[in-house]
Amino acid sequence: MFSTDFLDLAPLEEAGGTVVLPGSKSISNRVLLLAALSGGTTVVHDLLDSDDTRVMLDALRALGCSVEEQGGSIAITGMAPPPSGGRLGGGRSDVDGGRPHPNPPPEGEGARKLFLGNAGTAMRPLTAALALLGGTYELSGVPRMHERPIGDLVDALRQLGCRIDYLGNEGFPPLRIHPATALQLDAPIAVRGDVSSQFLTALLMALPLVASRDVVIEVVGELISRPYIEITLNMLQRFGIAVRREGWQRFTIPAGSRYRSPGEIHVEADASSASYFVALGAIAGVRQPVRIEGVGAGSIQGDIRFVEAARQMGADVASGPNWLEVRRGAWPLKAVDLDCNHIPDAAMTLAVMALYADGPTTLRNIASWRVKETDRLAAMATELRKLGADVEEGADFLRVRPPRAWSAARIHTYDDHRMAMCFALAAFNPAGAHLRIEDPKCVGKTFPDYFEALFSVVQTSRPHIPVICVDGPTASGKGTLASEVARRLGYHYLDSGALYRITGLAATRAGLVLDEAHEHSIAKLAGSLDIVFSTAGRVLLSGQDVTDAIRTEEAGMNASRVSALPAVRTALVALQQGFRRLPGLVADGRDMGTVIFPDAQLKVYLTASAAQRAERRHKQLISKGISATLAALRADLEARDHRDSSRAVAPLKPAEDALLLDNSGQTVEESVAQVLRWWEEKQPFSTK
Ligand SMILES: O=C(O)C1=C[C@@H](OP(=O)(O)O)[C@@H](O)[C@H](O)C1
Ligand SMILES: C=C(OP(=O)(O)O)C(=O)O
Repeated sequence: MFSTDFLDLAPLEEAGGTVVLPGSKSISNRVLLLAALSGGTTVVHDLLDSDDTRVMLDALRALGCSVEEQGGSIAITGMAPPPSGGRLGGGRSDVDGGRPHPNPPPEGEGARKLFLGNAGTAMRPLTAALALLGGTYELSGVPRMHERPIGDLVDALRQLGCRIDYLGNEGFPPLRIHPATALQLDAPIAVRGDVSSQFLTALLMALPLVASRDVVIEVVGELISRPYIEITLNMLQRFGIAVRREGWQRFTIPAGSRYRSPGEIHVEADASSASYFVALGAIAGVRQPVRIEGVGAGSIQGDIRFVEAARQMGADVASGPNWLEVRRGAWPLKAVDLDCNHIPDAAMTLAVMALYADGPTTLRNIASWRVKETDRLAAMATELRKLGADVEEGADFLRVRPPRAWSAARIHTYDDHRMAMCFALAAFNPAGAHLRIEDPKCVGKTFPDYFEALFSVVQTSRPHIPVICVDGPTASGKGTLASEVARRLGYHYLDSGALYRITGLAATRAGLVLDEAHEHSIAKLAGSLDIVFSTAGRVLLSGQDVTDAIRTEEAGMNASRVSALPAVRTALVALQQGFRRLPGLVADGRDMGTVIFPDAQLKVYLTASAAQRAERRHKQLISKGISATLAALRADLEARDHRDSSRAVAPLKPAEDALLLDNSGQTVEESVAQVLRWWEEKQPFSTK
């Protein structure tokens, strides 16, 4: 996941390749709760691992479920039924025993507190289940969760006899749930369906716990987001509950319904997450298709119908039971006018596809967007306008006219995963306008590795991929500076010096003397090195950890020797240039800006006085318990400077267009801030 403050997207050109998508949020959180309510153990395969499922899992653990990892799957052991049913009965005459036992706090203690982040699929269903199960609970979430309505669900539960208080604003979390006194199950339970379908879902999943008789739910008002009710009914079926449905108005949970774990269950990949890659294929699958694995034509998720909308816009989509393959069909895309009530989440992706259409696109019947992770109608309109689109925002619709002239834009994401995910698709704009996605980690709600997945299937020409070079003499602090700049920007990091150190090490281990006579053998070896820079900061050579072996003084000297051999340098050029990958690269070394990446967007030449550098190296060695004298270190440094700057090939010198940074008097943070400032000054959206 990218945890940077922002992620800059270079102009992208094409897409193609395969993505395997993470599990469905809607299915995952339903399965977790149903497994918890079922008793016995349910092994869940391909569960989504994200913020929304994590808050559900944490809540279930707090309620007494056991959650165990089993070879990549999760085993949930549901809350055991109480021995007599008496503890939870609490005066409810019509409730039988044998129901799950949520391990409520002992009498007299405060409420059990559950934090549910911004997960509607946790907050709403847990409210209903806990209100029926007994115990005192406080359910809260992030500030936005406290602005997302829950009043219609609380009203429905209160009709039943549940006791729920609002701890903040009426109609919104946080909530305090008390044990119900007596449940009224004889009259139909009315619930509004026009704000969120999750209220009906919550009742459907909770009421089987108390269905000592037929329990009827009646939906008041037009039910929105209906396909999510189909997911609920499907999951209930898998856990042994056969709900009778009359249209979308009336649902009956048969008397005697009781949860039964299916033992094992697979979560299909998320169809809403698939929408970004379907759109990607439609926009940029020019030479190859984008193949999506994990979800396909047979999906039980309503958002699979995004495929129909994408086809109407021109996407060429082939599908199988568990996969989709998408290519560009019509181009520009065709403008559409669609009712999107059945695909509220995926419809956001259509709004970004509309930027590439041949006319205005209208998305209708999406009022629920206003009460999701943010007011998505307002947010979408604001951010699309930044790119140059002409947008009309209605109470329940959005009309998008594609930009006549695209502008570079910083996209604010409102802590809404879908804003980040769908706006990334604007990076294919024909004007090559740059895009900054703010707070990219918000994708953690449902798809933590979204950007990694995206970068694995998009292509652009090398010169578009940003590179920052940090060159300079030994012990100037290049590595510390460059790796920190890379971390802040979410870019890859190339420690080119390490490549020479590795070559020196490999050659010595192969018994080669590091001199001109062996230049070609060493070069051959250098060209075939199997090197991995692990994200944990380790360096692997043919699978063996050489991080420490290449950091000795001797390895440094050997690196300097092999780096003076022209054939070795040539052999390493392609290898180094191969590190230029999306979203960008920070490379440190001695000839990054002069030879390897002459077209780098920013070149920094880092220096410090020989005295300063010798002092830093001295401290470094002492801290590792290696004894050294300052004078000897300084003499070595100066000898190395001389050798590096006087060698015939790629001598150490600043590139003509490099910015000089003398960090003698600076802290690391100061020099990092300086480089980030220079970088920011080069960005097209720095003044917006
Ligand atoms: O039940 C579900 O899993 C969901 C229902 C939908 O919400 P609404 O019913 O509030 O539209 C959807 O937007 C949400 O992401 C997931
Ligand atoms: C609306 C969404 O989430 P939630 O499940 O929190 O309602 C969403 O994922 O787009």
